[in-house]
Amino acid sequence: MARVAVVVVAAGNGTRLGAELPKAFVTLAGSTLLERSLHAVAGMRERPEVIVVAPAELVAEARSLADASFGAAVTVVPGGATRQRSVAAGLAALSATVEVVLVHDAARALTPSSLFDAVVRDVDHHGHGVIPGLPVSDTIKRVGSDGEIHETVDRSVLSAVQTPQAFPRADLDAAYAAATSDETDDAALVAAAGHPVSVVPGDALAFKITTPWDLRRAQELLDAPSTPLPRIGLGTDTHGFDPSAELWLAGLHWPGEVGLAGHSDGDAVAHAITDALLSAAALGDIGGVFGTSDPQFDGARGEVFLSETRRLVESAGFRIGNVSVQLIGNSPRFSPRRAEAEAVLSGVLGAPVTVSATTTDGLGFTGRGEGVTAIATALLLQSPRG
Ligand SMILES: Nc1ccn([C@@H]2O[C@H](COP(=O)(O)OP(=O)(O)OP(=O)(O)O)[C@@H](O)[C@H]2O)c(=O)n1
Ligand SMILES: C[C@](O)(CO)[C@H](O)COP(=O)(O)O
Repeated sequence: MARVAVVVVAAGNGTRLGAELPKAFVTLAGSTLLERSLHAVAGMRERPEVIVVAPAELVAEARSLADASFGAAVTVVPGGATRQRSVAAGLAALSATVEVVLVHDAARALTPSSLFDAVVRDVDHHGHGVIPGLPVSDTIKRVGSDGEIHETVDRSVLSAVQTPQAFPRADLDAAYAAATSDETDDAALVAAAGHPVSVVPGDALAFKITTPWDLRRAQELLDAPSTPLPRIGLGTDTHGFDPSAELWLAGLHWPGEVGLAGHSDGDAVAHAITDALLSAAALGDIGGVFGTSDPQFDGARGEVFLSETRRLVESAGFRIGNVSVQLIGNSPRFSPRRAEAEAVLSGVLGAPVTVSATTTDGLGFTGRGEGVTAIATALLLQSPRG
């Protein structure tokens, strides 16, 4: 038998929405508001007892929707003329084992399961009622009957309160037994009965669908393509100096400087960027893609690796957001040609590339002038689907 119960109030007319059906039975992207609310309840960590309060004429319809949405026996009872009376009808149907009660508006149909879990955790932690709320972002005025402004309310002490509201059952039962007024939320009754209630962080998705504009906002949220997260990659490369070689680094030729050893031209900056891009796209690494002894890349310039890597990344459905790379080594003196290097690399990749350089203050092999290391990060974005 359940410790926690959720009373889903769905018996309102939805006058402000102006739909032909009572609001909880209005369909949003293929599911009714009631079904969507029950799906969120079904995702709770702690399986609750569920009581649905529906319009008397739709109790059978509600039971059918609830059984399909929640996948277990749901108690459905007829509601009353006000929200408070509907909640009271739901409380009367609770099992004896229930210790914590959440009261939730079916009208808050996009509320995520995580908020239900959060208020259960918080009511257990506090030992008293908790209600989710969001800061007020508009300026709030107290106005008279003809609209004259009496006061600008200090919104820093206000909270826009949502549901699910969670209470120890004893507090909620006592508050409803002692009710002498009709309140718009359960916290008001519980507080009026002398029981503490705390506001805890709410969720923007738990907004109440009240007007046609709210329904449109909910529809657009469900229609909006989920923006895939960007992808980041990391790459490093190290090359020892080879006095017999010409120096090519960061896509530039460095006449008169000591070159770098390697199967290719040894451009550690270009190679680190290549690995960062390949890892961000989950395409492996420079050795796996280009090999370490393929004759076609013998002495190949960094630009060859970078332009081919760009093609592979774009073929995989990404576009390059930006790249950042740092060269670690005593030579060459990089700063005079930083802008030139960034322009060349950005041109090859078609995206911003920033290059910095540093030394290890004489420590390690780079500090002893034996070679250089480059470390690169890359950010990839999903290409818009054409
Ligand atoms: N007599 C009522 C009134 C409201 N509710 C429920 O309480 C929640 C919040 O109420 P509200 O958004 O005001 O819904 P309605 O009363 O239907 O809307 P309106 O005020 O526009 O008629 C809703 O899930 C609604 O179904 C209820 O169960 N019984
Ligand atoms: C319970 C509630 O959703 C908390 O904000 C709100 O009070 C319900 O008000 P309504 O007028 O019944 O929609």
